[in-house]
Amino acid sequence: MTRPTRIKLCGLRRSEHIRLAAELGADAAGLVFWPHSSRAVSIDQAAELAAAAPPFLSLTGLFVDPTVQAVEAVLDRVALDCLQFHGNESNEFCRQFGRPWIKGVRMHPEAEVEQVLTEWPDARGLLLDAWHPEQPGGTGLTFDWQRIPAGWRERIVLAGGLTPDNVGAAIRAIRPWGVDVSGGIEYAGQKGEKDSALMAAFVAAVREEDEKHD
Ligand SMILES: O=C(O)c1ccccc1N[C@@H]1O[C@H](COP(=O)(O)O)[C@@H](O)[C@H]1O
Repeated sequence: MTRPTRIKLCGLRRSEHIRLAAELGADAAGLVFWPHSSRAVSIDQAAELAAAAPPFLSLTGLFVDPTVQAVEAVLDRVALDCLQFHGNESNEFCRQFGRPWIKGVRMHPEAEVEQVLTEWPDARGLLLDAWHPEQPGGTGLTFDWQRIPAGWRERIVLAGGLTPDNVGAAIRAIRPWGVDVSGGIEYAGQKGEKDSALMAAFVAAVREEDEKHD
């Protein structure tokens, strides 16, 4: 049997969606702490969401160029299992909190990908997202998956514009360790509003593709 593709559903803001993510068999749920996102949650909201999380669902906190104090304020109140840094944070910055962390990497069209991926040696994994000149992530855009070097694919969480319709092709193309989605599980035109049916369809599409590789 081949390994299952790990799944992170990001930008959850309702307790029922945290429980649904676990019931569907997702591995991780992402909470956004970047205040400029329409998916952002306050520390109070996040503490409530964490209280709704069943065992073994990995709660991941997403930050974009936060201060140390901002991360610590969240960690004091919210039982996060993993941190996700999605800005210009260095390896040294990310590692100082003593928690497992992943680094969001935006795939600039001119980046020397193989070189860029070596910049965060202590990350548990690298989450690759589409590059946008004005937004740090969560844009709903895809990028050319073939730019991901073959030798790195086991460490990669693929993100950027994934949906129930294209995630199977993405898995087939590069067999990443995991996949991550936000906009692709939201109601059309309603950024931040998760659709339970799309959450279920996304997880089902990943599992359907996985079964083809057994
Ligand atoms: O979701 C956000 O608001 C966000 C803001 C700033 C940086 C990253 C953000 N989200 C991350 O981007 C991926 C891809 O999003 P999408 O599926 O293309 O909408 C998302 O899963 C988060 O990890």
